[in-house]
Amino acid sequence: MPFTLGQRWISDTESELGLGTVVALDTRMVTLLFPATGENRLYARNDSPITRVIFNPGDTVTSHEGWQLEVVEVRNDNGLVTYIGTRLDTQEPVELREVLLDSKLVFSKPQDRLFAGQLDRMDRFALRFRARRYQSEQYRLPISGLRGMRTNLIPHQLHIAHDVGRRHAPRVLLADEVGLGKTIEAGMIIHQQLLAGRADRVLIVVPETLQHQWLVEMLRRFNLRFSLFDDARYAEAQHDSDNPFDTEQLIICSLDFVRRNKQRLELLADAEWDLLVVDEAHHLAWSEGEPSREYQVIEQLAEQIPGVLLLTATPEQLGMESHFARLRLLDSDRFHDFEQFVAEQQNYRPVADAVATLLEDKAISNDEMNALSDLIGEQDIEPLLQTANGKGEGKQAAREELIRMLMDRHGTSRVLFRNTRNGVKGFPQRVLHQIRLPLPTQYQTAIKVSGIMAARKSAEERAHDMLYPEQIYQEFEGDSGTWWNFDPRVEWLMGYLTSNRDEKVLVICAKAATALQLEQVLREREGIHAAVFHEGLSLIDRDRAAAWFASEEDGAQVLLCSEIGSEGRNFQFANRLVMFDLPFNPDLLEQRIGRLDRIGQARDIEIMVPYLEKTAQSVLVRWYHEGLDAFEHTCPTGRTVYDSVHEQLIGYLAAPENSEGLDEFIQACRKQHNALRSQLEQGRDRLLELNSNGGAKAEALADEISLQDNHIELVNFALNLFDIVGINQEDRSDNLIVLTPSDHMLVPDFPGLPEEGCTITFDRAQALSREDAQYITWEHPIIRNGLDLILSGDTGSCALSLLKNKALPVGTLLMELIYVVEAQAPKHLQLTRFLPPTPMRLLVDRKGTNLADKVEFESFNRQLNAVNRHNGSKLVNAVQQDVHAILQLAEPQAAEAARKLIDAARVEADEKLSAELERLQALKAVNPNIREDEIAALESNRSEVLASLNDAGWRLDALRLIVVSHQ
Ligand SMILES: Nc1ncnc2c1ncn2[C@@H]1O[C@H](COP(=O)(O)OP(=O)(O)OP(=O)(O)O)[C@@H](O)[C@H]1O
Repeated sequence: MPFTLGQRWISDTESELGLGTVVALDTRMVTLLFPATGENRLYARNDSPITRVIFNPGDTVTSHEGWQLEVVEVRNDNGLVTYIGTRLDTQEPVELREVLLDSKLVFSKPQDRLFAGQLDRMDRFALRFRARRYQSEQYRLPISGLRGMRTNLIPHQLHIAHDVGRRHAPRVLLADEVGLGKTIEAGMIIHQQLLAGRADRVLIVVPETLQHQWLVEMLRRFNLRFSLFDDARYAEAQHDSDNPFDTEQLIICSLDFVRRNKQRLELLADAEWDLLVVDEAHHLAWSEGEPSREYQVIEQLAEQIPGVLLLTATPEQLGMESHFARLRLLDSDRFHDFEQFVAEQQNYRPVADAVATLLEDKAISNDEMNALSDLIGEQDIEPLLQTANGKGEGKQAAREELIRMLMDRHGTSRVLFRNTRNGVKGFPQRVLHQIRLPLPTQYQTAIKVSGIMAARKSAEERAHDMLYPEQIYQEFEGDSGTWWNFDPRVEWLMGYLTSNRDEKVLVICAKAATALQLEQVLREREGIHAAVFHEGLSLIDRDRAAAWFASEEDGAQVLLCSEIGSEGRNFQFANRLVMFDLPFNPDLLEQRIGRLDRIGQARDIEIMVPYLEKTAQSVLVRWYHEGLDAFEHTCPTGRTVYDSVHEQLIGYLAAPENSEGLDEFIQACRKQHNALRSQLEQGRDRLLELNSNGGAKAEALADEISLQDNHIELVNFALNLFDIVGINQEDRSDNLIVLTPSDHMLVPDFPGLPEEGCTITFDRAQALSREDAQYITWEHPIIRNGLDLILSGDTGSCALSLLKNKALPVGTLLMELIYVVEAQAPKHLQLTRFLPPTPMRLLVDRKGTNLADKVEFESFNRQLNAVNRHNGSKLVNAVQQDVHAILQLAEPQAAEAARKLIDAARVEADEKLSAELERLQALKAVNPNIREDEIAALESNRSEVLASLNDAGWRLDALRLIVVSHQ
């Protein structure tokens, strides 16, 4: 090789050294100094793994002083090169001797890397192309964001998540019945919003007792790492930022934490969240002129934060007004008049009837057509009706379109989702066991005396007292009173527990004191160890108690819970519930049963109610069971009946010994319950149900996602990726693989892979049963980080292969060129919906003919052989001119293909976004649920998207030079 002092060369094997300079020569050896790292290397003059670096006209080079020069001419003086051209910063003509080139040179363009001899292994080139292809496919899939969670594919949940997760700043109330998976739905919505870039900052506000459960669910089911903010964490974060909430993107905190401190609330409201999630939103009480503090703080946040999800299974627990007020938090334009809201609720029947007609596979009568036209008044639906009534292909689609129009235009369907067990199916039975027990004389006396003493108390106060005779007794007896010694419920409970030793039993009572006293009695008298769970315990102790109860080995047989303590918790591994007393409110009763009656419950639920005769509890048990059927079925009418018979009910509870008219009262309640229920079933609930569970479409969605599970292309890709990143893989039985970092990792810390390694599976069922295994999908951080790692760097961007094919002359050259068409735009525009970075593959010969359509990538790749780097560099040098020529011939072809792609994306974006906008504007005329800001956002989104697509461009992302040989 002709070496001259001052020439620039690069090492083929250690490209990280940067650009080297020839600093010494003798007859056999040459010394290169690499100024960027200060290292010297000695090479043999003939046959060393180094490549001469000479740039070409059109390239931009950087001087050691940092300024850049666009090369116009290259002059060679006795083996030393000078670059002549224009300085980019000053536009002055300049000359730059190669010795003065910046030594930190990185070759990022694939063609530069090729000429610098930086050849990648063939499998890396293939991985890069596949990564590009998969990434662009993933962006286009409508189910993106819904595949990666470790959950069963339950259609009604997927339907809600799919609908809400894709909205701009969704503001909805998720009100599925207890235990149907609202937390999971919220998680899926958050996941989609984050993945699509619609949200970056998410705040979750929950009751203190549920903080850890949420933290764990978000991590184990969605790989979302939230930070829990309590007083201590807040104080710590104050050191790091003026606004401590700016220190994390995903935060969980308790409602109490938010409520307690005004200044903190201000900071929280200022922290620019995209999405607020409030669990157990029935705690937000509101009444005219007297909103609760809890309601006010959430209102303050909801005014600032664009997206809001409220979750509650019992939206009417605190009455219709509070329910209305929560809807108003979501959309104050729509929900401004309570009276009107109540009236509307009663008028959903015609809408529900119309939807039901469309769902049935029968002809639509003239009357029904007229009714439909009235309901969708502002738009000509005649053609749709004709198709819906015909026999042709579009019939089903037309019916679905009409249903969508109805749902969109009427009711609360865009803001409120509620699935019920009736609609979801597959839930076990609930069976009530009433255990009637005699009222002990001690209680009789205490109740009598208290009746005399409480003459001045209101009936309501007396009724509340009467619910808990043990407390009345205890008050009279003071600390020496030991009600548990004679209360027959205690004796019964001990008998029940000892005769069901192998069963986990959840015992709920209203007061923490009762739970604590029962714990002591069970332990001391029968040696039964029970975990206790109540609001007086620290959070850690509560979680510990729940974990002890859940543990299969050595776990507690019993969990003794107070009312509020168990809200939102998951105890579906148990199927026996003892209600030591009954709550005063039908929704609280539902919350209690909901601890066991949840997704995942495999057995029928045994509800045991031991009660004392002639007490308020004996009245309540009849009222709930005979009047409302609230034990064995969920009771949607509970709150309304309760509000209308409140006075009478209080009367019976306050004086349980007086049962005159009780039978008739209970019968009247049952009548009211039946009438209301059928009204709801035909009207509001049916409409909500139809909207919320998604029907056949939701099932199709679940099927589509499950087809992607265990996707063979994903498995192959992932294993290849791990190989190339340098992650050790060890197969275990049962579809499990153990990954550990190796000593030769592509990057020292691969994001998502713990230092000690991790176990993974591609199998959803396995992931659900083995919580310790990571569930790998296209959406898992390991895969997403892996794609980013490959595509954001040079890995695989330049390769050389041999094609052994005697049918072609030796030395035939082909170039496989991977261009990427892409648009730069802020993430929130979600341009990737229309134009994700899209690879275009060209396979070009010397004449410029593109053979890509005839020669498919994978089969071609299998025919190719590797070349070692050193020989490769020599080969590249020999054909440099040809390579330049082929690139020039390919360029206009790539440009034309890219333009076509961009034009198609622009047309698609314009059509879709204009249609969305028109639909929303049409809806606004009839359905005040549509908010003005939603329309404004869509409008500006459309114009920004189109502008960004206009600026889209393309570039060469990777190339492979292919040389034909016969050996
Ligand atoms: N798709 C699913 N796959 C697996 N488990 C699920 C799924 N959906 C829900 N679950 C489980 O069912 C239980 C109930 O779900 P979740 O806590 O989300 O219900 P919820 O509606 O929020 O209940 P509550 O009204 O009590 O707050 C939880 O244990 C949850 O992990």
